Amino acid sequence: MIEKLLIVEDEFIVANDLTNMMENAGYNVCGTADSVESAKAAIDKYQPTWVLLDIFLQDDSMGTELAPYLQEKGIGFIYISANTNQSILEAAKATQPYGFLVKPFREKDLLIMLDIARSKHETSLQFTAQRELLLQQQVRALTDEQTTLESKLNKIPATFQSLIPFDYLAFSYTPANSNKPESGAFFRVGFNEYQVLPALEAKQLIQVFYYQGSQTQIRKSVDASILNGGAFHSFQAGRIPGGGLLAPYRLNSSLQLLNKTSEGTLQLAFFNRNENGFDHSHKTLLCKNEKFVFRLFNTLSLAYNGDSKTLRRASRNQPVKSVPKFEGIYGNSAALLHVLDNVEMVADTPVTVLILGESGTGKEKIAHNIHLLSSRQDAPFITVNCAAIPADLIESELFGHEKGAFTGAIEKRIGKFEAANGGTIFLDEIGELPLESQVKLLRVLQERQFEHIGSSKTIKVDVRIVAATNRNLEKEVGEGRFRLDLFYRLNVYPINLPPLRERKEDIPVLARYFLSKSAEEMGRLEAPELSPAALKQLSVYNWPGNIRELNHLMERTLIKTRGKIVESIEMPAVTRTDSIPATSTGDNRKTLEQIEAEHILSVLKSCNGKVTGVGGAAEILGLPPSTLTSRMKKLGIKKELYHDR
Ligand SMILES: Nc1ncnc2c1ncn2[C@@H]1O[C@H](COP(=O)(O)OP(=O)(O)OP(=O)(O)O)[C@@H](O)[C@H]1O
Repeated sequence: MIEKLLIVEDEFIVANDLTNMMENAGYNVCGTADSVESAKAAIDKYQPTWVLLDIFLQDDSMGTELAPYLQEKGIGFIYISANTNQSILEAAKATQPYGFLVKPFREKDLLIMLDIARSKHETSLQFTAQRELLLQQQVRALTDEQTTLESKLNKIPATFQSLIPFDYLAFSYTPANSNKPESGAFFRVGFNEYQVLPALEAKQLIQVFYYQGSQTQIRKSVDASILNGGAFHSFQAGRIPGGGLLAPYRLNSSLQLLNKTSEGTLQLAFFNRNENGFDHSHKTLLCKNEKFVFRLFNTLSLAYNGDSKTLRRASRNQPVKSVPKFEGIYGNSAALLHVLDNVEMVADTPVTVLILGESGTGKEKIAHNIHLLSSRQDAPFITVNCAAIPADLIESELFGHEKGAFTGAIEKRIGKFEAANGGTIFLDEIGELPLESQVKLLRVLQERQFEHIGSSKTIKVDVRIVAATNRNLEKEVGEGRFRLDLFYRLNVYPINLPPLRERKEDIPVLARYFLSKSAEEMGRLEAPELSPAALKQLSVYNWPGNIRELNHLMERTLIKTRGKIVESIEMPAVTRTDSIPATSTGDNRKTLEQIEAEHILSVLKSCNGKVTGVGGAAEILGLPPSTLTSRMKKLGIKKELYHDR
């Protein structure tokens, strides 16, 4: 089928060039528009499959304003703009386009992007269908289940979590023959754990976050609205100065639903700690499944007594438990739980996952869990560290070689892709892959086939790909070090792992876990407890080496602690140095890169410039030597800065 494409661009010549380019490539350009209003009219008239969208349009309108309209209609869009202003780029990215091209670009780049956008769109449609089905099945099971009302009620938050990720959910249901709403609220405290909050709290919140407008003004029987980031804060500030009840939950976005039928009125308010917690796909999903959602609350004939449950908090002497369902993952911060929601969602699909995050944040752990939660769990999980293999050996490592294919190939060897057949291949530090190897990898991603070096026989494999990097790949693409087409092939389902300093709530759990793990390894009967002062030390530190650094610090702390309590911790010294190239913010504050550089430098000095091996800086920082050297290079840390001659 020839796909219909609409071009929204206010410069006539550019629109004309784009039209010719796309028509030559076999697309049906159904129209062009130069403003948001004319674009809406064209969308209604032509119902295009794709929209190429400029950001600055006629009449001072912005292409980004069109995004919600397109999302509601399920039309994919790609921004094409000459603007590289960071805040505009960020705002555009937040609208979740299928791609972004900066003018001028090559025709080839646009075609590749559309090709990839198509496969992303298909993936997202599959996800939506999967999520809807899951919701419908869960609602059916809940309404049919012969169990207590309380048990059903407790299952409500988990039922919604897979559809619309939230940290806080409030509901209110008023049967038509009553004017007494039945309300409740749930606050997420663990992966599948929720605290049930008092009905009064839910009632008050619903009153505030009720669909914006009084009940009498609402004509539609189903409606939903989103408040993200700034809009959420100003709405909240106007109605509950200081955040009121919500303040302790540190929420930053909301999605409200109102569903009015002859049987009753249902109001739901979902809240998220993310600034951009909700998008139009969530709203559409909720509205589309409104009957199921309504039925859930209606048939439960709620008799919720509004009691709050006391939170189960891990007491000091309780063994620290990993997050249920996930192997070796500790922590319960909202940021980690959001990551795990994504992992659960994508795990049992064939979709390529790109894990982004600083070194030591747990990327490999997450990749392994994706494998373990997939139907490939019994097949191999093969890790390839793209930074650790010399550039001239990468292809032989990945694809294998025949005997005599090159000097040193004394026997035939299969590569990592073949070894991972049926399972998952984890391409760690993908940002370090040399450009020449990137094109070869692209072919495997597209066709799942390759040849051994020294052979022309094509080998086909069935491998799920998970890649990870601590580099900003978009920047690498911009600077010509990473292929755009490979980036888009890998970036189908990105998962961002936040650094430890942005999820400090995880530190106590992780620290206790590492202490008890090390105690067990060292044959000690009991791990010491962390004093409040020690916990405070851990929480104010910046953790440039993330979880890996915390692990190593806890190992060292255990060795030094004889008693039952760790009173204080010998934290890594962060010394000042003026020799580090400044990437200053322009005021007195240091950038994270400066802090990281200073920290690395101080460790290097403390081990007399030894980078690798026992007692070397890489070991102390808990980083693979290759990662440390690449960080040093990036941060401009030269030998003369840390080595005494
Ligand atoms: N949530 C977690 N709970 C417990 N341990 C964790 C968690 N995340 C990571 N770790 C541990 O922290 C260490 C670093 O994790 P991992 O190797 O997965 O990080 P990474 O981001 O892949 O690092 P790099 O970029 O340097 O390869 C490992 O020992 C891992 O087991």
